[in-house]
Amino acid sequence: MTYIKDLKNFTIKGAEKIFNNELMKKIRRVVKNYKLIENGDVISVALSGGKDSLLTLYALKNLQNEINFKLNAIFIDEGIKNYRKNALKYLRKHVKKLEVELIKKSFKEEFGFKVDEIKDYFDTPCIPCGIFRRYLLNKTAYEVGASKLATGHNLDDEIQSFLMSLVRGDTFRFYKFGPKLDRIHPKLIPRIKPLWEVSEKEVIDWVVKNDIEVQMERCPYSKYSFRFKLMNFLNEIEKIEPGTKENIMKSFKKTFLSLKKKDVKVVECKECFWPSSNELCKVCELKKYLRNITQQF
Ligand SMILES: Nc1ncnc2c1ncn2[C@@H]1O[C@H](COP(=O)(O)OP(=O)(O)OP(=O)(O)O)[C@@H](O)[C@H]1O
Repeated sequence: MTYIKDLKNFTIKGAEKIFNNELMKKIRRVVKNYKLIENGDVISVALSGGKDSLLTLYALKNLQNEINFKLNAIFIDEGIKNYRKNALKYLRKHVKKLEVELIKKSFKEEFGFKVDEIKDYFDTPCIPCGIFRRYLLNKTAYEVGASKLATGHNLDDEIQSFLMSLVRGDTFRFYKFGPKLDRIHPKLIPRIKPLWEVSEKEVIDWVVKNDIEVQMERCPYSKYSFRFKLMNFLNEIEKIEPGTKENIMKSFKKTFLSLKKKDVKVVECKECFWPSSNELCKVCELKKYLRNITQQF
């Protein structure tokens, strides 16, 4: 009996190892092919507490054996009840184990409100949440001297974003796709996506096979987003026509990714002086809107 049990454990352990090696190979390939990380870089990982950004952190820690770069992690608490606080519980253990510095920021401290407090003034909470979070991630990465900001966006996320822009006719956004966004302003930290070719399913497999303790529940507001509907739609199609997601990505790579990036106009916001595509950035625009409507903030 003991022998069979040992053999079973051995097989599972062996399978895990093969899976982890293949996954790392995939991530390494994207990092190398698209020159996401180079010697001397300082990389901040945008660590949400979810599985994707956690895998990103583990993978980059591993890559430090091959490339000479510094690593830290930035966590933003948007102020969503019972959500990010739970995530932080898990994260603390992981960053301690990996010996990575964790920089914590919150909407409340930075902007004076939680998402929960302002959500009713918008069509969906995801609008202010995304705009303020992206701003704070970039600002924090800049302040800690990061040369790049790594996010946990995976293959599924990228396909969803691509289709969202396509459906909305928002072709201007196409320049934002791809595994790396170049520096287009000194205060805009280039973003990289090491999981660009890793599917959502592979990330879930990584969590399960390695017994990773991580927050698996989705944001309670995500069900209101267009992305969520598109995700379910794509998953349904994938069930009927396996390989659909891979094919969308292939088409995307062959067409849009090879297009010459359009010159994007970036100026400094007249109020906060952070990069913006308009005279007034989205963050200042929303703050103004909130001030007018609530007489606060
Ligand atoms: N609160 C946050 N703090 C730091 N980074 C964040 C935060 N929310 C999102 N991000 C970054 O943006 C990426 C995409 O955001 P998304 O909303 O899909 O993440 P998530 O589903 O909460 O978690 P994950 O993608 O890590 O599983 C994340 O992988 C992460 O890198």
